[in-house]
Formats: sequence, structure tokens, C-alpha cells
Amino acid sequence: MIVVSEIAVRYGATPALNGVSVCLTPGTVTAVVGHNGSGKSTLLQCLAGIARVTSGRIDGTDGLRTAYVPQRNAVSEQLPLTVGEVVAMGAWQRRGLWRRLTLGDRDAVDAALSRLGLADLGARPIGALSGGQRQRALLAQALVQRGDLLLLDEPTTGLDAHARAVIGDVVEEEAARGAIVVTATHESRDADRADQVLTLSSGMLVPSGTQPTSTMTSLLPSGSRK
Ligand SMILES: Nc1ncnc2c1ncn2[C@@H]1O[C@H](COP(=O)(O)OP(=O)(O)OP(=O)(O)O)[C@@H](O)[C@H]1O
Repeated sequence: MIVVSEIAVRYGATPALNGVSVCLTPGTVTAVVGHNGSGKSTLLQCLAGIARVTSGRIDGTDGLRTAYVPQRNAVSEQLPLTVGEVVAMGAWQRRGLWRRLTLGDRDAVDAALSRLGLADLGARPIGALSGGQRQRALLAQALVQRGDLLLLDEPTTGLDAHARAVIGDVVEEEAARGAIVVTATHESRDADRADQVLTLSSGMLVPSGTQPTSTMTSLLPSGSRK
């Protein structure tokens, strides 16, 4: 279990998170919701170890394999790689950069492409995909990582209903195999499918039906998939 205790993050004078505490349990999906600038991406980046916590602590992430999918617009369209190559990069963390992919890795890449409806697009340059297809390719890459912690920043934004449903299913399947899944979202439908919903406002957690607070909220999920 990951335990986030009273973390705060500041970017210079800008507070991005303030006094956020939460427990994240293996086998569950946590949705992080909130307006633009409320701190969702920052929370995911703290969990990924990319953003530095100014105060507070995060316990339970040591030794976890983390797969992080940033927001779509954070990804370069200029990468000179095919979709299959981008998805195969998910195996690097386990395999190392210079080791050849095993047959098992290739199977995992093919399986991830099919799960995300990209089986026919593996040979296409990543820059030649639509935004929604590219987003699914990055999720496929994360699946190949078989992370213990899967962090998805707005994975369904701008996608059509079918793609959203596919991603919702994949997210639940990843939790069902025991991963901790955290997804930042503006989509209430995604939040409805989560075991736990964290609402952020100006960097603070909002317990449902009350004002923003910096105290510990409800932190165990209402339902576990395990
Ligand atoms: N690298 C940065 N440098 C300075 N300020 C930043 C940086 N990243 C985020 N911030 C600020 O921190 C706050 C939280 O931003 P964050 O990106 O975490 O919000 P968000 O909820 O993910 O927003 P969105 O829904 O627009 O993606 C905002 O005030 C933002 O301007």
C-alpha cells in the first residue's frame, strides 16, 4: 500500500498541492478529479517520483515498478518511431535498453496493441496517429511495463465513447491483476467506475460535500477488487 502523508508541493511561489493525504491500495482504481490547475498532474508526478515534495512524505513506493502516462499534449509528435516501437519501449524498464526483446516481450506488445484496438497500426509512425490513437499507444506502452503502480493523466480526454469504454475496461483489468491504478480525469463517467475518488481544489483535498481541507480524508477505498 502507498501512504501519502500531508504532502505539499510549491513551484516557486505557486502552491500546487497542500496537505494532501491518501492511501492507495493494490487492486484498486483511484480517480483524481478537479478543475484545471487543481493539482491532479502534480499529485501523479509526485507518485511517479518526477515532482519533488516540498513537505510531507510518500511511503510504500520503494521497489514498485511504476508506469506513468502523461497528458497527451506532453508527448512529441516528432518521435521517429513506429507505434510498435513506442509500445515496445514499455519492456525497456524490465529488459534494459540494450537487451533484445524476448518472444514474451513481443507477445506482450502484440497483446497490448490489440487490447487498445491498435493491432493494425503497429507499423505506422507514431506521429501519423490521431491524438486519440496516440493516447491509446502510450497506454499500451504502460501495459507492457506491467507496473505495480499505473499512473494515467487524463487518459480519456478527447476520446470517443468506444475508446473511453475500452480504456475503462483496461484500467479495471490492470487493477484486477493487483496494480494500484491512479487516473486523473475530468470525466465523471471515469470517476464513477473508480473505487476511490479524490477531489482536488486549489491543491487541497475536498471531502465530498464539504469545503476544501488539508486534513486526511476518507482514505480507504469503498470497494476492493481483490
Ligand atoms: N512546472 C511548473 N512550474 C510552475 N507551476 C506549475 C508547474 N506545473 C504546475 N504548476 C502549477 O501548479 C498548479 C497545479 O497544476 P497541475 O498541472 O498539477 O494541475 P491539474 O489539476 O493537473 O490541471 P489540468 O487539469 O489543467 O491538467 C497550477 O497552479 C499550475 O499552474
